[in-house]
Order: sequence, then structure tokens, then C-alpha cells
Amino acid sequence: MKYSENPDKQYHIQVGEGEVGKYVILPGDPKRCAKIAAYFDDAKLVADSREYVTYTGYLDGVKVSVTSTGIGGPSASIAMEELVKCGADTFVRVGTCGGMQLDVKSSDVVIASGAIRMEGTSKEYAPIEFPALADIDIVNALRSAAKELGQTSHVGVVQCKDAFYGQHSPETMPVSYELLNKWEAWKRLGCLASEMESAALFIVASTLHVRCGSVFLVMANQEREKQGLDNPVAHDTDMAIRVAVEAIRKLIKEDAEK
Ligand SMILES: O=P(O)(O)O[C@H]1O[C@H](CO)[C@@H](O)[C@H]1O
Ligand SMILES: O=c1cc[nH]c(=O)[nH]1
Repeated sequence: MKYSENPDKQYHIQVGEGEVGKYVILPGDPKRCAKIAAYFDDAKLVADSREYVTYTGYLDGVKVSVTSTGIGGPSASIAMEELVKCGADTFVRVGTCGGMQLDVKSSDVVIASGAIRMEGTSKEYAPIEFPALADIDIVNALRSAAKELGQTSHVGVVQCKDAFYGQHSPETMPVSYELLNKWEAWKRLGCLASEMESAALFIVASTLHVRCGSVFLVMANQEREKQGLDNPVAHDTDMAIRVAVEAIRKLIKEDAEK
């Protein structure tokens, strides 16, 4: 990319070709990267640029990486575009989300089968009629990893948006009429949870013909709160990280057998 001072490195992530594995875990928070890299063998910090922190190491002898995306579709799409240029083709986002259905509780994990495109980035890639779908092999690998780890998981559609506070304080927004009505529709359609990056990542993955899936820690559930149900806030992302790491081990094995 012509903006990069070092022509061998991608402009935003400051990573070069071959410095990441084919398999990349994508957390939003840069501080989650070291925690994820701790599960790799021989992990090394590759780059720390803007919101993008990258480590590369090994799982079962295969090169794997973790790169943070920052918050929202714009920065997540940049991370995926530049990682693909460096040689990556399989992505697992590990994030946090807010539950929407009453049985999606704090500390559960949600695995996205698809994402509602209520954000801007994916619309600059694909017409809105095109669905944001997770890769089916990644969904299956995440689901069996969660089961093997004894972790309660829910598989289904998640909602993506650009405004975190549009989710949490919709009534304060000038467009409250739209936010509240759509939220009600997503709930009636069985949407499991709300987060911010998967729709953009799934659509960029379709555009670039690479694979992407997502797993999230449920931090809390505002619908349970509204009903006066038990709703503690969970912050520990370790189980979602372990589910992602085990899923990548499964994909590595499956890919080797193909
Ligand atoms: O915990 P991460 O991966 O950042 O994910 C969620 O948390 C952020 C909002 O607090 C958004 O990025 C949302 O998608
Ligand atoms: O409620 C939540 C929690 C995490 N991330 C979100 O986007 N929403």
C-alpha cells in the first residue's frame, strides 16, 4: 500500500507478508491479544500500531496469529483486508456481546451463524440484500469446542450496529423511534445478542473469499434487566478465548485431512 512508510508492511497493521499465519483470531480489544497469545506456543509480538496489536505463534505446530480490530466495522474491515494481504485466510473473532433473548445469560457464549447488517461498513462492500453469514465449518468447530469445554453456548443470529449507546440508551437518541422498533423486531426474530464487528467481517470475508466466524462472551443482558431478572455483569473473556483456540485446533486438523 502506497501510504506505508515501509513498503513491506501493511499501512495500518504494520505487518508484512508471511508474518502472520493462515489462522487469525480477531479480538476487538488490543489488551485481549496477549491473553490469547498466551495459548500459543512460542508467541512473539509482531506489531503494535494504532488499535492493531499482532502476535504470531503456533498451535499444534501450525503458525497462527492474533490481531485486534478495535471497535466497529471500519477498523475491523481494515484489519481483515490487510491480514489477507499478509497471507491469512481463516478468521475467528473473539468478542463480547450483550444478550437479547432471556435465556442468553451473563457468562454464556454466543456463536454467530449470521449477523444483522445495521452498520455502515458492510454497505460499502455488498448490497444490503446479501446476507452476512459465518463460515459453516467455523460455526461447527466453535460449537463442538464449546461443548467439549462444558461451556453453555447459543448458536444463531447476532445484531451489529455502529453506536454502542444506540443499543444501551436508544430512548435518548433523536432516532429513538427507529432504534426501539428495530430492536423489538430483532428480538421477535430470535436474534441472540448485540455486538459491533461481525457483520462487517462476514461481508468482507465473502468479498475476499476467506472464512470467518465469531464467538462472544455474553457480558450482560438488558432484556433480563428490564424484566427484573438476575443479570450480573461478566468481564472474563477466558472461556470465549479457549473456545476459539480449540476451534482453530479443530480447523487445522480438518484442513490437514482435506
Ligand atoms: O469486546 P469486543 O471484541 O471489543 O466487542 C464488543 O465490545 C465493544 C463495545 O464495548 C465492541 O467492539 C463490541 O463488538
Ligand atoms: O451490550 C454489549 C456488550 C458488548 N458489546 C456490545 O456491542 N454490546
